[in-house]
Amino acid sequence: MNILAPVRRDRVLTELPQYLRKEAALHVHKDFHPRVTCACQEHRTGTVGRFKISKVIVVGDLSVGKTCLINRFCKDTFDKNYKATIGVDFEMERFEVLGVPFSLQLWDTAGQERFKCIASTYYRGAQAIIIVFNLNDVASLEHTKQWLADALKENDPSSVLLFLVGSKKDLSHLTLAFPQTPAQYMLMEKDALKVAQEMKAEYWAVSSLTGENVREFFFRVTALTFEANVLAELEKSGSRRIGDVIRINSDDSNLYLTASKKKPMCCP
Ligand SMILES: Nc1nc2c(ncn2[C@@H]2O[C@H](COP(=O)(O)OP(=O)(O)OP(=O)(O)O)[C@@H](O)[C@H]2O)c(=O)[nH]1
Ligand SMILES: [Mg+2]
Repeated sequence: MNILAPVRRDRVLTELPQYLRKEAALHVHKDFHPRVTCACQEHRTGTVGRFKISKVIVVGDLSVGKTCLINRFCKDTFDKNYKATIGVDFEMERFEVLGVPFSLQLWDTAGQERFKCIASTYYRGAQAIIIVFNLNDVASLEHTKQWLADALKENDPSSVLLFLVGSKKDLSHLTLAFPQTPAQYMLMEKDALKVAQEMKAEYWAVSSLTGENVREFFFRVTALTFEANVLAELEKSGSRRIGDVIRINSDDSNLYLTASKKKPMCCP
């Protein structure tokens, strides 16, 4: 008996959502890896789609907007009052990707120093790490490297997907109330793109207040995590061939190359 309610219609992904900035994308392919598409069509996704839940951790300085980001996506709410996260919190989100059920566990961690030690005990086993900084606070961008280093101590750097997210994009528009000029914003974004490239992370800029890019960003996280999981499953089950590429956060100009030379419609 299936006790789970059907996946919400707005959580169904039939195509690969695209990156925000080409120069800081995990990969720039238009479609899912052909082997992934094929495995989904043939219901050969192994544990993905059955009981597997992928863990995503969200880290970054206090008050950069981690909780608001998760709440905007999961609950479509926004709270203008700051309530510090104590330790950790998590939300479950269920998706359907290429017809396959896929669940993400989004771990919202505390940025405050005094709770960091509790929060870091939950870093282990992440498939994706989202490092958030405030687009209007250069110090929070500088601190992202330390957040990443701490998160990677508990995870396998070669397989985890990284996302660098600039928050509070709405504050960077030029109005009387806002602190940044467009030139300052562009400078900040330039620095952030550089940091993202150094980390081999995909860069996003979002606003949880307006909702700008929030859904697009989480769909991209979901899709890339799903894709990496299915490729790993195929690898594990031995159905992949030597020469296929599975690391999608590496220098991947040849990604999909081997696959595209194979039969276009389906895999062996
Ligand atoms: N204008 C604007 N304010 C935001 C945005 N996102 C968050 N905020 C505000 O920033 C403050 C902190 O947001 P939180 O989401 O609680 O920050 P956090 O990163 O979870 O903080 P910790 O839990 O202490 O680590 C709150 O007052 C939010 O209303 C945004 O996109 N735009
Ligand atoms: Mg929080």
